[in-house]
Amino acid sequence: MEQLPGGRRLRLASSLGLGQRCWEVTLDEERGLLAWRDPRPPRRGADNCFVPTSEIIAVEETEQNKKQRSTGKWQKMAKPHAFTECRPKQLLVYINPYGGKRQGKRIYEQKVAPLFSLASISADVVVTEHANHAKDNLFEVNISKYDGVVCVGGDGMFSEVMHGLIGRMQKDSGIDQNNPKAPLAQCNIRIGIIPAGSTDCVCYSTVGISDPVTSALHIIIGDCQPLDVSSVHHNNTFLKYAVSLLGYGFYGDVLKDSEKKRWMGPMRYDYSGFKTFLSHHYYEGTISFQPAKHTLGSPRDKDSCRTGCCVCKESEQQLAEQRKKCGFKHEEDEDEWKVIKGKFLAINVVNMSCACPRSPKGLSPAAHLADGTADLILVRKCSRFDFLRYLVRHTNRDDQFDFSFVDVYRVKSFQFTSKLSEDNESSVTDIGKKRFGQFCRDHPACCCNIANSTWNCDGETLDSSAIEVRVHCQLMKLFARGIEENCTDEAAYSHSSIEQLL
Ligand SMILES: Nc1ncnc2c1ncn2[C@@H]1O[C@H](COP(=O)(O)OP(=O)(O)OP(=O)(O)O)[C@@H](O)[C@H]1O
Ligand SMILES: CCCCCCCCCCCCC/C=C/[C@@H](O)[C@H](CO)NC(=O)CCCCC
Ligand SMILES: [Ca+2]
Repeated sequence: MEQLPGGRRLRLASSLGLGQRCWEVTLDEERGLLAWRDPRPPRRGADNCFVPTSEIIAVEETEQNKKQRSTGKWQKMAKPHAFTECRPKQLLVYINPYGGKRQGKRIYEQKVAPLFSLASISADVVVTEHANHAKDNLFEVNISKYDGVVCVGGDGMFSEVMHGLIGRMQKDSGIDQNNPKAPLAQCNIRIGIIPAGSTDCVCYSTVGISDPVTSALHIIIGDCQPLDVSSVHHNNTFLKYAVSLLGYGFYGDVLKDSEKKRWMGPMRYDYSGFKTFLSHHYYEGTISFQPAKHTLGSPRDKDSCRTGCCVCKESEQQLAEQRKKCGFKHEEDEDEWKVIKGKFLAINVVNMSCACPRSPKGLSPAAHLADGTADLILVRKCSRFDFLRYLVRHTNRDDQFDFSFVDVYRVKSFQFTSKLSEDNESSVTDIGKKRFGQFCRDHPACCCNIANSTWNCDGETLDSSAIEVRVHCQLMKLFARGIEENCTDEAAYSHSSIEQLL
């Protein structure tokens, strides 16, 4: 035991042989750090490493020849979860064997299961047999048995698990999801995402990398990242929840076309993206939204949402105060609505940055994970060349909002009606208009567009073009901690697909 300068703190010190080198190891209980360093006089760039004890996943004794010893002075930890209280012990795992490059099962078995077993976590594993298997199953299982749910797959698989958990929570609390104004019950069981999909936007935007081992470690350590969720309704009917992108126009059309090309795997988005870009359709409609007033941030901020984000913390406090004051009742009904009519190439509503390997800073780089707001991005009708300039800025550091045809707003609720459905409502028998709509759909080179687009809701197509959206602050939680400050974007940019193309 060693006395530190200042005489107050005590720490345990020992030496550890690692390979040919002998390291000095210290356990600083007060700061919660296990540190090891080369005891020889310090050289430039000498290794000096530490790990917070809260992030140690397992302790085992091995001999120098790496064989495990079952008896002796040191024993395997009696309480493997002794480091922190918030670590999961029992998990429910859903694997989509067909997501992305169809590697989900292999990724889980080879990279994740061994780490869970090392950390003494038991897992009940369900390999899904059809779409909605995981979602339906979550309404039936004894959920109280588990400390978390893990999905192995892409954004679509995450969405299924999220719908299962949030839906189950509302059902158990007697809340009607069809009521767009109903305050929803928070979902406290955390979801872990092992990325094995085509875009993996939710994982990338909440962890900073799309890597199964990193995600498995966040689950084991028991990290917790609250997440905003938007509810989407049409005529008092619940349609979907969204956490990443709700996109009409460009991203809706890319998705619709890409669904026919699922056999292409992740490449389908490049194919359909290019095809949709060439078609250059714009859509007319009316947007109404309530600007977010409670939050400190703005979509044009230079700083992004990072681990321990103070903008999100502030929103959490406001949420708690609001709940104290008026229970679960929403206050925003009295707030003003802003209305915009126009012709748009893309209408994107994003709850988070939507960063992914294709776009390392995402659709809205300053969006926050848990501030109770979404960023509404309006890309008005412009030339093909200008739209290309806009898209290319998603892949580099230039500001994608610095265009005269792009507007961005931070909102807490949003509504959209297409011109076509407005016109149809006022004159349902106007067959000429419907015919013209058909004509233009059949001639993609014709940019004057009368037909509707469809909404892309976290990678799934919605049936209705008229929607009503409301952001629910921190409705759910992930096994993640947000993107860490010292995570440089350099690696991500050097891998961005567009940079390889140019
Ligand atoms: N066994 C299964 N057979 C067919 N479809 C499935 C099965 N399990 C899940 N699904 C569905 O597959 C859809 C896509 O899966 P997933 O999100 O994992 O991959 P992806 O679409 O390639 O990736 P991303 O969503 O990141 O673009 C999900 O919406 C899910 O509902
Ligand atoms: C000419 C070169 C221009 C290159 C432009 C690249 C811009 C990439 C932006 C990517 C934004 C992804 C937003 C995430 C959406 C997910 O919820 C959804 C489900 O996984 N993915 C898609 O809809 C898949 C959407 C894929 C779009 C390409
Ligand atoms: Ca948000």
